[in-house]
Amino acid sequence: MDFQGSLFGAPSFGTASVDAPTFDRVVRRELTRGAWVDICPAWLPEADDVFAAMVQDVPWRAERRQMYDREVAVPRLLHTYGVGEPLPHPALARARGALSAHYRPELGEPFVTAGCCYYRDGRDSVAWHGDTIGRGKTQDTMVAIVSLGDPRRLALRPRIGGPSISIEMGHGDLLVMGGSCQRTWEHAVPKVAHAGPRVSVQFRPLNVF
Ligand SMILES: O=C(O)CCC(=O)C(=O)O
Ligand SMILES: [Fe+2]
Repeated sequence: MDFQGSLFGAPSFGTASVDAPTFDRVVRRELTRGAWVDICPAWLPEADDVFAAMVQDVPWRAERRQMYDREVAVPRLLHTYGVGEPLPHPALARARGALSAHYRPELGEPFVTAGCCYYRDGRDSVAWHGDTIGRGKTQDTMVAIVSLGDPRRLALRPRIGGPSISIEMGHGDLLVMGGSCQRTWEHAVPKVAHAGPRVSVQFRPLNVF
């Protein structure tokens, strides 16, 4: 921490004193059919602060959706930061910048949106899906997830069938789904008997949802 930064408790933009996320510990796991995941434990600097700020400051909304003849609550809280909208903590802006720079040669474009999910306890979850509302349905793309708070399992399975794999996402961990992952694989965060709060931040390129 730089002297001024610690003195005023303010983030010191543009100085070398703030931890920049790095990629030397990232490990790639190739899945089938051109899908892959990159994984790096304890990747995000200032994860404790970011988690606390997000729980408190993000304007979380509860969604409802139609399920057959009833309307049910979506079992997690949501908020999306769109293109150009300020993120709730400077460490997240730095993380997005670092991800954009690191993956640019492969991705060809920056990460521009941040979808946020708040899993309040083990009953909150997301069912099997791919992020295929936008271009992920037809094109290779990337979704970079930063996980905060209690660990939860991200399960992945091939769309054509076959065994699922599961990756634990802990506090500050990075998980990037890449290649054909959104259209040839599905992912889920299953319910568990016991879990404390978890926040997930998903950085996506333009028109990937
Ligand atoms: O909670 C996560 O990390 C995954 C969330 C997710 O897959 C989504 O919102 O599309
Ligand atoms: Fe997803």
